[in-house]
Amino acid sequence: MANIDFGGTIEEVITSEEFTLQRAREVLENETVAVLGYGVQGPGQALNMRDNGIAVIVGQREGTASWDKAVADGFVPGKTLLSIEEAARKATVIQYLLSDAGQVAMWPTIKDCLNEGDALYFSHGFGIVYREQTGIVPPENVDVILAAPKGSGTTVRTNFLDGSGINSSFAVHQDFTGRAKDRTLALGIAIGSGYLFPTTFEKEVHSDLTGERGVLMGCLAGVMEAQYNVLRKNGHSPSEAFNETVEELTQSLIRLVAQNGMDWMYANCSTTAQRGALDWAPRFREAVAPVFEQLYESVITGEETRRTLTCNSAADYREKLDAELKAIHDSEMWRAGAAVRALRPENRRK
Ligand SMILES: NC(=O)c1ccc[n+]([C@@H]2O[C@H](COP(=O)([O-])OP(=O)(O)OC[C@H]3O[C@@H](n4cnc5c(N)ncnc54)[C@H](O)[C@@H]3O)[C@@H](O)[C@H]2O)c1
Ligand SMILES: CC(C)(O)[C@@H](O)C(=O)O
Ligand SMILES: [Mg+2]
Ligand SMILES: [Mg+2]
Repeated sequence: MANIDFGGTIEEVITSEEFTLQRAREVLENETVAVLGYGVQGPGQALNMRDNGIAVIVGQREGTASWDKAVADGFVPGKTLLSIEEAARKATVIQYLLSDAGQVAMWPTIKDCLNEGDALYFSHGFGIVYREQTGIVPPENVDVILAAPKGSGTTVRTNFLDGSGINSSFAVHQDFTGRAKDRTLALGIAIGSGYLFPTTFEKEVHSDLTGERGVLMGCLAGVMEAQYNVLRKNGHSPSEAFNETVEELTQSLIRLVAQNGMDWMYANCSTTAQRGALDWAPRFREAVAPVFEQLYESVITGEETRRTLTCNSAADYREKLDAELKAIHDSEMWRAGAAVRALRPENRRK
């Protein structure tokens, strides 16, 4: 454990130097880790663990695109790629990485596959915390643990391949074996975390649902669209509106924020931009603060999880979701974006 000063609050984190990959391998030496679900997190975590020398099998529905992807990634049907139930039966650690709605649908089957001393691992607090909606109540004779990468499964893999990592939170909900924390940290390191920070299942799900609906995805998409629309309404070309809203952010300014913080980004812009942005930031903060309050409330009351389960459990959820994403893809703004991206020198050369 390293004690780190996060802006004046001392918090503990575990880095891959402190809990080494060697130690993770020792902790997991006699375990069979089954990754159930090969959607977005499944491949990232399974492939990183396999490359890190952990015995990994995958459980996935046959005849799906995800099954084919697992085969293409080198998992062998009948050996390291099995049905969800078979993989769960073989496992001593079940990484429950079906979609959150899929976890609810498969729970009666998975529950029957748990043996005394197994570990049930989640990358989200959803199933356990909102148990009144999900029905996921594990038996008392298993460990219930969490490692939640704070990024897309796609980045879990690409960061691992380029030698960096993803920060993950970790938590123990139930420690039956007395080894739950060691197992959690070992899995957290084995999936490619740069460092792990402690949380609880409650705090994880409340912050994660807020973050993705807020700044990380929902708010980001909403504010970009609002600014783009104002520029277009006032006669700016699609190319100018897109550059001034998205391309400059992703190609220049957010990189400066990532590198060295917000003041560094400000410091690398004109004094004209600095003055204006410093004046407008509080106005935006005050304008959106009530929306964030509503969002957090909606998370806490279970409204967000209820809606997620209702929508994502419907037989036609995939078609409906695809149609919503296609509408974004086909909008003027994001068609302009495709043209702008194609004009990047590195893409022009292709
Ligand atoms: N997507 C991410 O990058 C990310 C990041 C952090 C945490 N998480 C969490 O990790 C878990 C997995 O998320 P994901 O985005 O990888 O999932 P996903 O939506 O990609 O789905 C994963 C798999 O679930 C299977 N599935 C869905 N419904 C099923 C059902 N009824 N029966 C059997 N299989 C079914 C699908 O075939 C798919 O392969 C979730 O708890 C999620 O909240 C995801
Ligand atoms: C990648 C995210 C948004 O951080 C994750 O929370 C998810 O649900 O996909
Ligand atoms: Mg999430
Ligand atoms: Mg998240």
